[in-house]
Amino acid sequence: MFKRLCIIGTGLIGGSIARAARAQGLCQEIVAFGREKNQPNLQLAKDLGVIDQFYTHISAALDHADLVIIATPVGSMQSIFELIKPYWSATALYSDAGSTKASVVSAIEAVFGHVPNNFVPAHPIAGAERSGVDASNAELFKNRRLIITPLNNTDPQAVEKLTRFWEQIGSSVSEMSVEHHDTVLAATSHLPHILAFALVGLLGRKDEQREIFKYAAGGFKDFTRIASSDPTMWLDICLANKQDIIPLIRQFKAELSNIEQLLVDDQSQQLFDTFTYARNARQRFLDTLDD
Ligand SMILES: NC(=O)c1ccc[n+]([C@@H]2O[C@H](COP(=O)([O-])OP(=O)(O)OC[C@H]3O[C@@H](n4cnc5c(N)ncnc54)[C@H](O)[C@@H]3O)[C@@H](O)[C@H]2O)c1
Ligand SMILES: O=C(O)C(=O)C[C@]1(C(=O)O)C=C[C@@H](O)C=C1
Repeated sequence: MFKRLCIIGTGLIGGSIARAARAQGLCQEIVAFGREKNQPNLQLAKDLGVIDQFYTHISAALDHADLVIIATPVGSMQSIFELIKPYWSATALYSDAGSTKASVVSAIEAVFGHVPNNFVPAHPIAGAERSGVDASNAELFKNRRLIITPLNNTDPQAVEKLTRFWEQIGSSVSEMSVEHHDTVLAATSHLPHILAFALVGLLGRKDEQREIFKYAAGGFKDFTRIASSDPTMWLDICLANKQDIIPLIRQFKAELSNIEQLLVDDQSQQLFDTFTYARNARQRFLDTLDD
């Protein structure tokens, strides 16, 4: 059990971590750090009982904290590490929830000159298209995955402690390298979000957009739900992981061109085979989820 959990970034993810930790009795006290301009949100978090107290001064927020979790957009992490550095405690456990891992590791390296061994990079593979503390919930991480990307010097005891924390709030924890994490997530999370943003953007610019959205049914909603996600968060993710995302966009364009050509050439059998291959691949993927 932790004495004091400090959340930096009390939005969907930070708020959900706080709620889940409280629900499972994993810490005695939960505090948050936020910027002056974010006071109304912090007050809301307190009123909702998500946190016990909030501070706009980092030293007060970190005082006696033995678990610190950073849940701000990945582009802001370096500025957060700069704020924390003067108060870094060798006995506390530090982690984050950022959707990209190489950028977070580079950010902390840029500030400290190395990655402190009590910082454990982590990423919950759970979320929503909504943001802010009012969208947070204690169940968000139940039966979902959490990836830890330890470095060579990361303290195994810190990894063990963080693993237990996430398991107690319902996640199944896996470990992988920072690079592998970013390559996998580019394919399974970053590219799909870009495709949803691109499709809705394309249709939104069409003259007949009212008609298009009026008659949109389940398929369109399923495919585009994630285009309602926060643009700041996704700008940060895309910039942070562009080296993995750009090759995938190129491969996707080739895939689309292939389908376009099959249509132009009336290649029904090949189109059928293309769709069947994808359908079977998705079924194999669903079967692995049941394992
Ligand atoms: N939303 C998801 O589905 C999801 C899933 C997994 C991981 N993540 C990651 O979790 C992190 C948070 O995402 P979220 O969805 O909770 O976003 P959010 O917008 O709901 O919350 C972010 C919070 O951080 C605060 N913040 C932003 N910049 C700050 C700064 N410089 N200093 C202090 N506070 C700051 C905001 O005011 C807000 O309260 C991101 O790194 C994101 O990549 C998101
Ligand atoms: O379910 C959603 O709305 C999400 O976008 C969640 C999702 C994802 O792509 O799966 C989004 C970003 C994260 O880093 C992790 C999870």
